[in-house]
Amino acid sequence: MYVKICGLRDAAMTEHAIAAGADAVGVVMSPASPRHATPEEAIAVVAAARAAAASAGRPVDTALVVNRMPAEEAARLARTLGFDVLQLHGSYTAADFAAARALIPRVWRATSLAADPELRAGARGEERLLVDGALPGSGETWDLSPVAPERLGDDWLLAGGLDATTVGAAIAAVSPGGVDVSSGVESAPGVKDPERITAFIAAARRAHITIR
Ligand SMILES: O=C(O)c1ccccc1N[C@@H]1O[C@H](COP(=O)(O)O)[C@@H](O)[C@H]1O
Repeated sequence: MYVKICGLRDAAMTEHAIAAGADAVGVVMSPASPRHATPEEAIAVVAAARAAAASAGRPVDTALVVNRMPAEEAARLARTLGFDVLQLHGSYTAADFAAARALIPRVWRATSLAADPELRAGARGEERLLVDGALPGSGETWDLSPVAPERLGDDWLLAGGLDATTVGAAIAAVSPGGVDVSSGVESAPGVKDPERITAFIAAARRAHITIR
């Protein structure tokens, strides 16, 4: 079970997330978000993640997360800041993904079943699909019953309103390849809580072992 902790803005919390077992860390650059990071904060997270991954002896992905930013602009930003992955939330065409992937090969498509009820992995040429609620970064839960995992591939990510108390049931219900969380590991909007991060990762791992 791949676990991504999103909305990080400093080295100490990034190191904590990776020590707790995160496979990926995300930085949000979206001015409307309470987790909006500056370029300097983004660079600090990427550097801390690289060092922590090297100490842990395992790979950790760093993802730049944007909402409705033009795809090429976002890809240039991700490449300049040294991210491994670009996570695009919004409505993007196959041409947008092709243009972005010419600049940074690993581009994920984050969307919702509300926006795309016929959701299918790879339909726009993304590396990976992330299925979220209708309001990214809101912490709002959403109805998982229409999710059709057989159309989403093996490595799709589930997000939207997850926390340590709900992630196990969500994994059991729709069998994602991984989970992503932002609000559910915070004590207040934009304020990450180390204990909630640790509890979330442990709960996701436990659920995965239980359903295997
Ligand atoms: O976290 C944000 O503030 C954010 C802002 C804009 C686009 C995406 C954002 N985060 C992503 O949203 C989902 C779910 O977040 P939450 O756990 O419900 O708060 C997740 O993919 C984050 O990476």
